[in-house]
Amino acid sequence: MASGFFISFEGIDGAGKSSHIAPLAKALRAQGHVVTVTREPGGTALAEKLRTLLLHDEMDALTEVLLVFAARRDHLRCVIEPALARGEVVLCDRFTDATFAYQGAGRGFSPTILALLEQWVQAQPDLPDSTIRQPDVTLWFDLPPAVAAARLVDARQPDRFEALNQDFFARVAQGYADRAAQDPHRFVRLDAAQTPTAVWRQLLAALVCRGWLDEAQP
Ligand SMILES: Nc1ncnc2c1ncn2[C@@H]1O[C@H](COP(=O)(O)OP(=O)(O)O)[C@@H](O)[C@H]1O
Ligand SMILES: Cc1cn([C@H]2C[C@H](O)[C@@H](COP(=O)(O)OP(=O)(O)O)O2)c(=O)[nH]c1=O
Repeated sequence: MASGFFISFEGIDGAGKSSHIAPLAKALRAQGHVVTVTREPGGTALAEKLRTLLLHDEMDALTEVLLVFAARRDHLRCVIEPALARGEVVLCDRFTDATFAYQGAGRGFSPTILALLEQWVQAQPDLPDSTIRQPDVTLWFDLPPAVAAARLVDARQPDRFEALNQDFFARVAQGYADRAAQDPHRFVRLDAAQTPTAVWRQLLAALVCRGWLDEAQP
């Protein structure tokens, strides 16, 4: 059985993450991997309830942070860790980098407290001392906020985050850039301003060079 790996998809709203998850799952399955596709906030019955609250109910930044990490804890315990233990590939639409970008950089919430919660919630007794569960690779769809906003105009009804202004998304984009600079081996920056086909090629190249996919792809 192939050993499991964990890939997260990150970027501001409208960067093109969701459009690439199903095609990547299909490509991986075609090459024999068992794939779990999931998302944050969400991924379990409890975490999906918290997602609905987070996306639609007004609350302060601390409440938002606590709900996001509560959802993550349940998701890790019930879905992500069991799938990795079975040797599956986990594709997750957002993970903790989104919390540093949205609640940290976007809302101005303390990165020190976020880092503490990250250590606490993602602690892994099975991993070596002080190692926490993180994605093996984070595909970062990097796109200027103005381009993302233009893409979303006709695409869907905005949720509580998508309705925020360009200044907020400029801070979130910077938050992702800072997080990527802190962990350059985990982050793969994709130029998400390119055509969908060109973005897909960048994404495939990142997996092929890690030996997770064979070269031959449609
Ligand atoms: N490379 C691209 N160029 C132009 N439009 C795109 C591209 N990637 C995605 N889109 C469109 O932009 C919108 C947002 O894409 P989506 O995948 O839902 O983004 P996200 O999941 O990051 O919010 C959708 O209408 C999608 O069809
Ligand atoms: C995971 C996570 C998401 N979010 C926000 C970012 C998004 O605006 C929203 C939902 O993410 P997403 O699933 O990308 O929304 P959609 O399906 O509409 O594309 O939640 C946070 O603020 N913090 C987090 O930790």
